[in-house]
Amino acid sequence: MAAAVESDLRLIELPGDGAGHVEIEGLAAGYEGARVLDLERLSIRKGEFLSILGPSGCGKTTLLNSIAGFVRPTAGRIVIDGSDVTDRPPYRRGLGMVFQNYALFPHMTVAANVAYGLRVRRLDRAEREERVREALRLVGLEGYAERRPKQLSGGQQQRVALARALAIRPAVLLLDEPLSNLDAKLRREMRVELRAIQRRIGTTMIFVTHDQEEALALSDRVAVMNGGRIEQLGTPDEVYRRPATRFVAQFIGAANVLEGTVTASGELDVGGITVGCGPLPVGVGEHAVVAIRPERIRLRTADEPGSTGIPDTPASALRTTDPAEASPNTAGVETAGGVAGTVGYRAFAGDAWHVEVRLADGRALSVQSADTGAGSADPPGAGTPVVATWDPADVIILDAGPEPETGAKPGTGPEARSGAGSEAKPDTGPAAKPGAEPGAGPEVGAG
Ligand SMILES: Nc1ncnc2c1ncn2[C@@H]1O[C@H](COP(=O)(O)OP(=O)(O)OP(=O)(O)O)[C@@H](O)[C@H]1O
Repeated sequence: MAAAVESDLRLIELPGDGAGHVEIEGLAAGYEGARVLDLERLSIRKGEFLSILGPSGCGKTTLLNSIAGFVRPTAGRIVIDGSDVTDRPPYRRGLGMVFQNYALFPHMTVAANVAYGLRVRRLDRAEREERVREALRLVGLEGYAERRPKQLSGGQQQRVALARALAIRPAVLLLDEPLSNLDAKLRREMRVELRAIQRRIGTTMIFVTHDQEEALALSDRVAVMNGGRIEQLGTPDEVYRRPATRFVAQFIGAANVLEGTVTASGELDVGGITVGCGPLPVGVGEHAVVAIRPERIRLRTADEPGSTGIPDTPASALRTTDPAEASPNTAGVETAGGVAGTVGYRAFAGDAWHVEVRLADGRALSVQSADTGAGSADPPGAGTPVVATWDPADVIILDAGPEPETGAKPGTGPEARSGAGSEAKPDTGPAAKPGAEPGAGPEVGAG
């Protein structure tokens, strides 16, 4: 398919000047009186790939369906390229849509499926055939035009759905978990292809997913949603490296969250351990919350420093509150230059090891150790005494705020959850979305 992307395509003309700019203001939506969406403002640029990322039930689909016109907002406006479309029906918004379950007509050929929206729009036959041919070439399915959907793999069916949506040349394409039904390998391949197509044609894409890896890999920007609101909007790099809230830190990737009190020396006292954090934005004696990514923590065996082959950081991140009294404390047995614990378990994940380090008070640290090749040693096994260290520069300072709805309590173990996971959500099918049957949605509408 990559070759097709590189080829000289004419089908998907770039949208006209300014086409594809979406402005959302003060948007509220809900069901049976219960508000599930509350957005102050969201501006999506022309040609942008924006992912809407969040846990199940946070309102992603409601937001997408509000943009599409399937859900009627209770307040606010949606403006596409300067036109207020809030009260327009789906087929008059000039949008395309791709669903998780492909929503293809099983009795029609691939070509007929792709042409469907063009027929509804009454394009003449020659124009239809030309657009279908080129759309199929764009998604790498030339030669499949006469097949039926059931003669195609899942990935191929999803490409047909994409071709169908693109054939009408929408200024904005909405994608609702379109890769969720594909296996992990195909899903990764399709990601690359989807991004390549998007770059090639310049269509604004709004992509709903609960898979953080997918959002990071695909997007220009990611809107991280929680409880109907956007908690952070930023580039993949920003939301990962500088999460604005505890929720974002724990939902995107994994994070060991530590809460404590700021000491006179400007560090953080976490249950008797002093964590070197760099400058903290709160005063002495005040409460602060910080996060440390598992891949930023290094381990060495307690008795033989450096002997595991696992790289160690400078011994500066952690020390006892009073170095003169390097005695056991409530959080763990302190040693110079790190915090001591015992490996609870280690799990091999192909490119890395996941290690849980249990401290004396039951607190758990999640550590990720990259497998760097044939020469690299495995991390210590369960029951091994270890010392964990990290560089203060790698400590993420989070604003102390309310407990995240889905977050675990800090210091109790599974706070270093990996983020969104990648299981496919149950397939609700297009019938579960009002007006989302094939052909009824915006992808076949007159723009
Ligand atoms: N048709 C409906 N009637 C009543 N409540 C609904 C309806 N659709 C969604 N909800 C509720 O609205 C909230 C947001 O749902 P929405 O489908 O937008 O979430 P989501 O983030 O897309 O979740 P998922 O990832 O599981 O699809 C949820 O609490 C859900 O139960």
